[in-house]
Amino acid sequence: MAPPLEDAAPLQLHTVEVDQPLAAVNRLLAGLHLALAATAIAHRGVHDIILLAADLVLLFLWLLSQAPMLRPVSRAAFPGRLSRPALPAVDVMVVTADPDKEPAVKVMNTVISAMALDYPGGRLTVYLSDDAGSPLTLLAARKAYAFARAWVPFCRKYGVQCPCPERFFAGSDQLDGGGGVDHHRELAGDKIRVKNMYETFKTGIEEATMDAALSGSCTKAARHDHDAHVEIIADKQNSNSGGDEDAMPPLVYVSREKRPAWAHHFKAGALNVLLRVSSLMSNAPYVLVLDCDMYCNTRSSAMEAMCFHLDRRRDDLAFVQFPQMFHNLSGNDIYANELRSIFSTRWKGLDGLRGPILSGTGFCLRRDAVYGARPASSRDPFSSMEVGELKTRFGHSNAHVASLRRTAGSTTGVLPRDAALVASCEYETGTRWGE
Ligand SMILES: O=c1ccn([C@@H]2O[C@H](COP(=O)(O)OP(=O)(O)O[C@H]3O[C@H](CO)[C@@H](O)[C@H](O)[C@H]3O)[C@@H](O)[C@H]2O)c(=O)[nH]1
Ligand SMILES: [Mn+2]
Repeated sequence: MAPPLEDAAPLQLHTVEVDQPLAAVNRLLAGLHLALAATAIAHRGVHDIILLAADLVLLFLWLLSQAPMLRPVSRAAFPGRLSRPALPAVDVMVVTADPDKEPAVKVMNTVISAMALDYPGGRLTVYLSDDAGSPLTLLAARKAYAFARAWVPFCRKYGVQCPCPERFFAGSDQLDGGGGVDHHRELAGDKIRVKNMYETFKTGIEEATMDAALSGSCTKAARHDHDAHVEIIADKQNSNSGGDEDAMPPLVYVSREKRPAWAHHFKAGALNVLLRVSSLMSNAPYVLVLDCDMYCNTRSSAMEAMCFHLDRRRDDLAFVQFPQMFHNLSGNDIYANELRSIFSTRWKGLDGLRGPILSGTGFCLRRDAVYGARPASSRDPFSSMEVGELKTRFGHSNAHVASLRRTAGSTTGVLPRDAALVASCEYETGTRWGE
């Protein structure tokens, strides 16, 4: 007899399967390689002991490199099985550093795609770190927020898959046309309207890029010598306190303080500042990191990451790493820029062992893991620690220390008092931050 519904095991949020055909091919190739290498070494004999030693060392290194080839796995996530009201908050962190090499339209496509993720609006906040402190990037961020006010509802209404507007308008996303002729007509009209808004947004940014006053103020020297600037770009009445599914995710622009005499630690330094600034506002327990030249391929990415993080069968998962894909590569690419051997072969194999390493972008991390909590610690790992000890580890911002003891906060339109403090050059000095 089938068990009553309330006793049934909860539906699995994700599954994992060994990719048997790939494993078989890899094992066959490894066997062949080993046999050929052994034959070659045996054929050469022990005439030259140094050559033999070199061959054996190389063979040993090759053997080590085979581990990720033996058990490649594939994973599937089922975001539809998640309970939306129970989803924890997510902070998306986008980092940019150079307004010349990283064009504002591309950076803003990353920002807008993060804002359009399929996630309850009240539990998603997007942070943009601008290491150059460029007025152009700040202006572009404000324009991106204004465009997102049309783009995000459009994506939600028609179930858009690709959240990146540039690729959406260039691609063939299947939209939910609904049943009726009227709905189809409405969709077609809305698509043209939003596309026109996107073109206007792009033209606006391109014109700003030409504006000598804007780009002229961001000299090479100024990029390495500027105050911290944090700005919350959000609707006035829109407070991100968790309840509202349809709310627009706020966008927070962060340019940390930079001085020539202080090491800024590049992207890692920028992410450290974003962790602290976000802790004063949304303080989401999960953090999704994107380089400014990346975007999520599907709007369900954050939900898919949650299928792994919310799996109660394990409590030692620190991060979910998404593979990278590259568009617009030359058809004659001879340098393997697609990185297929890494993401399609080796990382699937590492996943079958103990999991791939962090690639630096496209990962969803547990905030307390990066703060140094033990894997199986309680949901509130810092509650038993003295305030003095917390300050030694995390610095002297009371608001940041308080954030360690509560899981999520809220983003109002008001800038927290410590925002500039935690984004300052010397904040980590004398602390054990990062140990
Ligand atoms: O001082 C800095 C330097 C870089 N960045 C940002 O960090 C990201 C990565 O920098 P990038 O120069 O694009 O590095 P890549 O050569 O692309 O190498 C990357 O390769 C991986 C992805 O392909 C990333 O995840 C790694 O972190 C990174 O080193 C970009 O968004 C930059 O804007 C900063 O915020 N501050
Ligand atoms: Mn890059």
